[in-house]
Amino acid sequence: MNDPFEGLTSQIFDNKHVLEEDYDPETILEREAEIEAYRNALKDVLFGRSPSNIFIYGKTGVGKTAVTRYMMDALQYQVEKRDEADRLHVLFHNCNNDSAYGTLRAFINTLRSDDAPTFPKKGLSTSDALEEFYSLLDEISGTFLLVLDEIDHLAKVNSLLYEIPRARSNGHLDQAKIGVIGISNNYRFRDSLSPKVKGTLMEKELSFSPYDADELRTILSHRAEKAFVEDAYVQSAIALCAAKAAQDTGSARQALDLLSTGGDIAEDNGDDTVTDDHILAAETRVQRGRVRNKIRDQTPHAQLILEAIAQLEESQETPVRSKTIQSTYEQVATYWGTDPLSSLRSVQDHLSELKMLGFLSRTERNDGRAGGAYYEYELAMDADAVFTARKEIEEESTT
Ligand SMILES: Nc1ncnc2c1ncn2[C@@H]1O[C@H](COP(=O)(O)OP(=O)(O)OP(=O)(O)O)[C@@H](O)[C@H]1O
Repeated sequence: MNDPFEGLTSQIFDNKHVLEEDYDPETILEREAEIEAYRNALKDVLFGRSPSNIFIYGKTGVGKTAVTRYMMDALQYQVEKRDEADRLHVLFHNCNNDSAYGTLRAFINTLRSDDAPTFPKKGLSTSDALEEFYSLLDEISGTFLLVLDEIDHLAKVNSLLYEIPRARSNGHLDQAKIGVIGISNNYRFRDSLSPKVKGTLMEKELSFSPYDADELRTILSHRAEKAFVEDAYVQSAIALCAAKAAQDTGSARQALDLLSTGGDIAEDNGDDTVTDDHILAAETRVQRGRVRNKIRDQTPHAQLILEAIAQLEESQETPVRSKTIQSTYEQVATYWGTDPLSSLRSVQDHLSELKMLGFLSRTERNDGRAGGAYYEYELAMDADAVFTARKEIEEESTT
């Protein structure tokens, strides 16, 4: 048999990695004001003073992490150039699903030498972890910046944010200086902190707004030059990605994802140029992927109930009452080889949840004395998207 890959080259991508999530851009574009505010907030580090605590807010994909990494690298570079600045140690941690203890444990393990044992997962308290953490900081000495990404997802965040800023004044730290950089999508995060913490943090706040279409176009154009083979894309395709993402979320991640998926589609079709049509097809593919992920996150029964409503929607039986949904759901569950939930109440609980998550819409009806009040449900998304996603999820689970 001939080698199926023989002679295969990409006519589209020169370096696709440039469009991917883990690529670190060497230049940050369209964030001059934020970089200046960040520089002012960080400058104390260069003068041997204690760093300020800094909180960065902004929606997803607006450059909070990319700008933070860029600023940390630039600061490190300057610190190394200057004699008067203390040595700088930047510690990054993503707080998603983590606790104060887990976060401290991660920092301790990073700071301990390679041959030292790892800090125990269980059996010690957060105070024990803090004590060990402080002693390591003093031993290593210098300035420490703790970058806590998704800080609003950190369990018992108050304990950490209360203790760390007071470490020096309470005599826990003597040699080392420490500052916290918190990153969050949730603008109301500060309101959720205890008054005690708000009083001690004294943080500087930076806010990143969503990108507009012009800003996204600049970011994309710069990346496209590196990512694609010369002349393998038209400028209007870049402008279309920028316009679509600006209209929807203002996220550079979304814009890059559209462009990269458009490139994939062009490549898979054997075309030699990425055009507007590829971007439009990419939009549908990305949206389907999003729906699929959202559905995949639901419990198996919730998924089957959703599929039942999609069937009812397709046969134009919606809006529909929960009793009818239950019997269609029972057929769908049996079809997929699952035992259906037997109580109407459980199905109704799932319906409320699916409504709350935006999968369904619900209308209250009242038949007066004859029937009383009841709810009717219909699908708040495309039925085809639900079928495609469900089929793919079932296929994944059997492979
Ligand atoms: N101004 C910019 N210049 C160049 N690339 C950028 C810029 N802003 C964002 N990006 C790129 O867009 C993607 C998303 O950015 P980033 O991860 O920084 O967003 P974020 O605000 O931290 O999002 P999240 O809250 O979801 O983590 C990354 O690939 C990043 O490199």
